[in-house]
Amino acid sequence: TSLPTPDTATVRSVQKTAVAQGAPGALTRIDEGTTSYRIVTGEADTGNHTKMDSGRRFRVGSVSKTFTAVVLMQLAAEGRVDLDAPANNYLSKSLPDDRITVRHLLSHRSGLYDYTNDMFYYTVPGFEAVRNKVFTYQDLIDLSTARPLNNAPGAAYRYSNTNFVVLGQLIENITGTPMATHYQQRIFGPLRLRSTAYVHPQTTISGSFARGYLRQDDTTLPLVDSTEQTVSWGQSAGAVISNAVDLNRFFSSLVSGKLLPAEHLKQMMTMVPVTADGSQSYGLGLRARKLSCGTTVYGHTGTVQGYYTYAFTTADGTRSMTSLANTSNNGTVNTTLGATLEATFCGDTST
Ligand SMILES: CC1(C)S[C@@H]2[C@H](NC(=O)CCCC[C@H](NC(=O)C[NH3+])C(=O)[O-])C(=O)N2[C@H]1C(=O)[O-]
Repeated sequence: TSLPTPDTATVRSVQKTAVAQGAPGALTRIDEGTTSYRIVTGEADTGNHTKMDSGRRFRVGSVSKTFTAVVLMQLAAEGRVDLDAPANNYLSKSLPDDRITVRHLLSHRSGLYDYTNDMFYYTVPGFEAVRNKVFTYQDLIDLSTARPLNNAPGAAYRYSNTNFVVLGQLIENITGTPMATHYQQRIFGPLRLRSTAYVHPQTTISGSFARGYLRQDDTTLPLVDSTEQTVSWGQSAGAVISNAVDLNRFFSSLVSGKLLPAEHLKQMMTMVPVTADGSQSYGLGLRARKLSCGTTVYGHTGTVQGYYTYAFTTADGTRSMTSLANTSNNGTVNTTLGATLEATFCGDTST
């Protein structure tokens, strides 16, 4: 089914609004076959006033969860993990409830508390306390299990970073291979995602990248440059670095069957509504959004200190979009940036 032409004028005005609301810069790249649209606004680096450009790398935050889910689903397809088995079957230190299955982790239905709620309660002090820290998966899981479960396993959807930290530990336990190797050998290499990397716990971003700027809780204070950090608080839940063209190729390749057998892709894309109006849903490490024009797009969002990301594709992968704003702790900017989805996939709806 042919989509309306992307409304790049609206993408540009959305980005200008995001900049007016406090983002130093923004970029959007849309890929459709051999056609690409690149829209940029503002600055990649406010120190030397370097202009944003659409090729710049950035921290993708929870878009990392889809990469981790793909590795897990490939292991399931290889018969090395049973999605409906207790996660404890695959862990050296047990989670507090044997009823938590691997599928519960992938779909945020485990009930495991999200330790980042406490870690980042005070935004900049929380960030400064961990930006150079290196955690083990178990350190983070222990922070979570110090709190009671949010819900009985399977009883409710409740987004939690802990789920994908447990999955990273589980994958390394089963295979004896680090996540970095799985990402590279199973995804980055085969898809030629040359600007995508998992360099945890290195704090720097190589090549051409956008600097990230964290807004303080006291919004009258200046932005904090949050570019350099280990993202060890996130790891398999949030530490991938990429760029727009690579994320577009990743999501397009995923939904068009290049990474998983049909049955496993189908399970990943089987969605459960997570908003009352049903416009947003979650599958296995994958989000879906039903847009005003009736088109449903699949991908993930990301929030990591200094970076907001939207990375989505159509059900058949023919059109993909990634947008970035290089600030965070600014919900207004995050919501504004989300309007690039409607402009990209529904076109000009002003008439
Ligand atoms: C569900 C989300 C939004 S949060 C989750 C994950 N990001 C984090 O857990 C980091 C949260 C703190 C980030 C920080 N905020 C504060 O410190 C607030 N006190 C900021 O804005 O930079 C990610 O990425 N996911 C997003 C997702 O999946 O879209």
